[in-house]
Amino acid sequence: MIRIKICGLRRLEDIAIANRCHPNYAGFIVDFPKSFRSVEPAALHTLTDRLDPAIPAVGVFVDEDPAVIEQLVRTNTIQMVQLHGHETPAMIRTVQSFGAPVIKAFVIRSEADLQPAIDSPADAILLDAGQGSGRTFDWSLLKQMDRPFILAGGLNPDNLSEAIQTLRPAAVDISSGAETNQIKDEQKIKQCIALCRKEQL
Ligand SMILES: O=C(O)c1ccccc1NCC(=O)[C@H](O)[C@H](O)COP(=O)(O)O
Repeated sequence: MIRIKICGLRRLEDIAIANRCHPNYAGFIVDFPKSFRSVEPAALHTLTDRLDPAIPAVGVFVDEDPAVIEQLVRTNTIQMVQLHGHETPAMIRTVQSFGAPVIKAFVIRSEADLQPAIDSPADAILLDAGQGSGRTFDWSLLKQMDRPFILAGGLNPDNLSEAIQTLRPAAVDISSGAETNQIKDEQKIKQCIALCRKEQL
């Protein structure tokens, strides 16, 4: 079954959309002011408390202080962690010890970027073009990929079926392609979810 994560939720309206559309995971960019999608750690619970408990909340962090992540995990504000910076295997293991599964994101620019992903101690790996960039990367680099992966980077209703059929990812992660004018778009989210569920028939 191909799973789908909609990332970059930041408004109460986005939570209402997620509760109606039911992606497999809901992602939140935490404490990263360079992104317009960033949510303050102290405010995150006001969003995740309202999320349908059947949808795990994934906190996405960039080189974050582990104590911040630990607090959000231990208070059950988030149920999964995504590390989207330069986190080492040791940092991944530290975060795993907090009790939530860890997804490690890797930016794929060349075949050499695959081995660290394959070797990662993370519970799951995510292959991306950047950080919520809305860009795809060269999918042909994944021909030799022999570990299940979450595909991210520039996915949208127009290229999602092709991506799934070509690469058979375990899951897909979509942010920009599920927005219009930087606001989450319910129709696009519905389309993406329907395409994923159709591809797995
Ligand atoms: O979305 C962001 O602004 C962001 C900022 C910093 C780190 C990660 C970020 N996004 C992570 C994601 O999980 C996105 O869904 C993934 O990069 C794909 O994004 P897009 O290409 O926009 O679909």
